[in-house]
Amino acid sequence: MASKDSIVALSSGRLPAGIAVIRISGPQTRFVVETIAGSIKDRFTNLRTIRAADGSTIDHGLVLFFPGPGSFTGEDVAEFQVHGSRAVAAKMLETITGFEGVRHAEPGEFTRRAFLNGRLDLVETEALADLVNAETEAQRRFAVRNADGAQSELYSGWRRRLIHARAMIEAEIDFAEEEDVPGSVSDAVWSDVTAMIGEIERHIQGFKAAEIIRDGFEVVILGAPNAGKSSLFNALARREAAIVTDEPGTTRDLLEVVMDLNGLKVRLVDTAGLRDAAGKVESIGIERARAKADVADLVLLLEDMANPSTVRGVPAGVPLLRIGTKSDIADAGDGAYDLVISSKEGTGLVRLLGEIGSRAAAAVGEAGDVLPSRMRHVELLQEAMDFLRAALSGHSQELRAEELRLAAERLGRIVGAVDVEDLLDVIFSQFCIGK
Ligand SMILES: Nc1nc2c(ncn2[C@@H]2O[C@H](COP(=O)(O)OP(=O)(O)OP(=O)(O)O)[C@@H](O)[C@H]2O)c(=O)[nH]1
Ligand SMILES: [K+]
Ligand SMILES: [Mg+2]
Repeated sequence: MASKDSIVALSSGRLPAGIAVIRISGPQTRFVVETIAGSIKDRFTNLRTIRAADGSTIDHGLVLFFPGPGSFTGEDVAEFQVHGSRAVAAKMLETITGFEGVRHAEPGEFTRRAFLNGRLDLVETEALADLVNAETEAQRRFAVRNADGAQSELYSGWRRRLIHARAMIEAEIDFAEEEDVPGSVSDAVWSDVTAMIGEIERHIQGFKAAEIIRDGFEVVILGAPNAGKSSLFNALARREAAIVTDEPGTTRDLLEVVMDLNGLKVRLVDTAGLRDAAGKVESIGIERARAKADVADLVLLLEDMANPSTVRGVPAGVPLLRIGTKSDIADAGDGAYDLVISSKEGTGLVRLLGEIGSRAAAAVGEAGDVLPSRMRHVELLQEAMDFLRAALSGHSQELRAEELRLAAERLGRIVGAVDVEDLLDVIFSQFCIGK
């Protein structure tokens, strides 16, 4: 699919910077490059004087030219590496958009062209958005594997198996009109479909891990007022993120800090102390604390060892670490704690971070696991599974074959092998301009 327009954008980050990268894609690319930078060697780094429309020098810089279709977008693409001032970048963009048929790119438009030209499938496109936005090592590893096609290959593999299964069933339907055939072919097909349902089910279960990689492992600090929650929160955040006083009921709202623990995103949440007799504002805070703890990946339940008191409303079914606090002024006595700490003196904090880190690592599973990275994938996988189940329990071979076709179609929608026009705007809006 050839675009008429050529597009240009600043593809590097905030200016000023050492270098700015300006990228152009489309049919006018070669003409623009040769007009403003002279002749260049394809796929080589060319040091050139870059000139404005009036022939004056804009800057000296590097020019790279990638002829289509073997480029990122599948079209002719060029990149200019110039000095990273706002004035140089502005003059470059002004000069290039001054050419007929060249305009500023929309967000994600380079990647959109790459998709439309078959350079990337939809899942790889989503993974590329994740890679551009990756903040932690785990996010980077996860995104780069999928951008390389690991996830797409899984879905395409299932889809190929279903297309084969359907062909076998349809062949058997045609064959059966002539004579009675033993059901051995279809037995093999249906046992493979059964196996595939199990594989898809296990894959869907990995969505939770993918969410934790992307959104972070959520750790909620819970306990009675004055248990030392905010003091621990600040100690782990390494800054005075929450107010600490000796007054019970100091914290009323949820507070959050994001940490990077061994390459994993961890969100730590401080909450209002749980107690029954609380004022209006504090009661709302306590409600929020409980609701947050209900969906936590881990709850740290703090108890002041100098003033132990049990709290009500600790969620059941959420992994819990019982932590005795203020070990500098009290000892554990007969309290059943998993860990004992003093935020004041910093004791026990390294062990606590180690414990959180290993639980977060366990929650995201093995580094090599291929996981569904979007709710969109899970929904289509679930629909595919519904069709597979219906096919397994169906009676008419024709209907069962049709259900296999529908299941394969759902898998095709995930990677964009079948009509997905309605999805494109949503997916490409995740990108910034210049990507
Ligand atoms: N000695 C000692 N005092 C501590 C320690 N941690 C907290 N405190 C004190 O305990 C009091 C309450 O601490 P906070 O961190 O505000 O407790 P909290 O659980 O956040 O309290 P609320 O927000 O009111 O629920 C403050 O006076 C802190 O200085 C500790 O490790 N050792
Ligand atoms: K307090
Ligand atoms: Mg507090």
